[in-house]
Amino acid sequence: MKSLRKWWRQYRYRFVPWLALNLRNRSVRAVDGSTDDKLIPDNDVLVSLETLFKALFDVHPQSQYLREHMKKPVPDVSLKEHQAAPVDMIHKRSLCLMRQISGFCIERKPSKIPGCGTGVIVTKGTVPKHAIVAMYPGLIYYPYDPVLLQSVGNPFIFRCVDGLFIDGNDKGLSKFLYRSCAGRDRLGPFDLCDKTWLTVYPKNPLAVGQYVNNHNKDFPANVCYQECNLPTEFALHLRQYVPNVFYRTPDMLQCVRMVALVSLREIAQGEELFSSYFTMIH
Ligand SMILES: C[S@@+](CC[C@H](N)C(=O)[O-])C[C@H]1O[C@@H](n2cnc3c(N)ncnc32)[C@H](O)[C@@H]1O
Repeated sequence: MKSLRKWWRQYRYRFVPWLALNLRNRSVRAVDGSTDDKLIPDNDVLVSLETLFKALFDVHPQSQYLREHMKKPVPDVSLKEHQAAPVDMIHKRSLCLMRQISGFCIERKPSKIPGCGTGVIVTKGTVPKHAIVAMYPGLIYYPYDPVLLQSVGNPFIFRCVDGLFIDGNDKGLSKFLYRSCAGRDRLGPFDLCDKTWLTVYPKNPLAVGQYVNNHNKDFPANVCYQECNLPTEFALHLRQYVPNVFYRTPDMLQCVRMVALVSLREIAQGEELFSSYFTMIH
């Protein structure tokens, strides 16, 4: 009984409802300890994200405005931008930039596994090994936060190694709560997180990682999850591309949790991304 309990505790299951329904079909990724659950250094994750976010921001009208009015008070120009450029244009432009900066594009498409719903496919270019392919968006909950209601029938609840939950559902109550927390955490003209991942046109093209499906025998995992914290000194104007926000009002010194999906090998154009929903920590 004791060893059974120990074995159970070692599972850092990623998707709670999936685990409950698929005990027989599970497959496991084994790592040596929670700090070893990292394929690349966290700093590489942050540098890669910062490079893409900077490129996205450079074509943002707010960027030109800030350059011209560095010393004057900055009015809210993000609203004007949304009126000026349709969201599908912003999304297309983001995909082009992603192709230029990272060498590939990913998009949501029907999965290659029959009956599996939507998946994430490399639609252009080739993903190099150990690259940041996607991000897992969503509302971050502490283990003691009230998440039960949102988790009923919700396959998008991701569990971090340290027990934080991320609800990546872009519909219903989950969507309502994310939007409300995102609105709460604005700072002057700056959005401190991205809300557009809740739509079909995310302005950060990486923020579709919640649609990555679990691997099986025919489609082995080609990406894995890497959790990292966004440092508090991360540029304020680039936070509008971070697709995560806390459910509980954060204090200013709190690091936002992000989950990146890192490629395990080179992934060719047309391939679907598959992860392992289970991680075993020895
Ligand atoms: C995080 S969601 C992934 C996105 C999902 N395919 C969709 O269209 O919403 C997890 C759900 O996808 C489905 N799924 C993921 N991997 C699967 C697999 N290998 N075989 C069958 N269904 C899978 C299951 O319904 C699971 O609860």
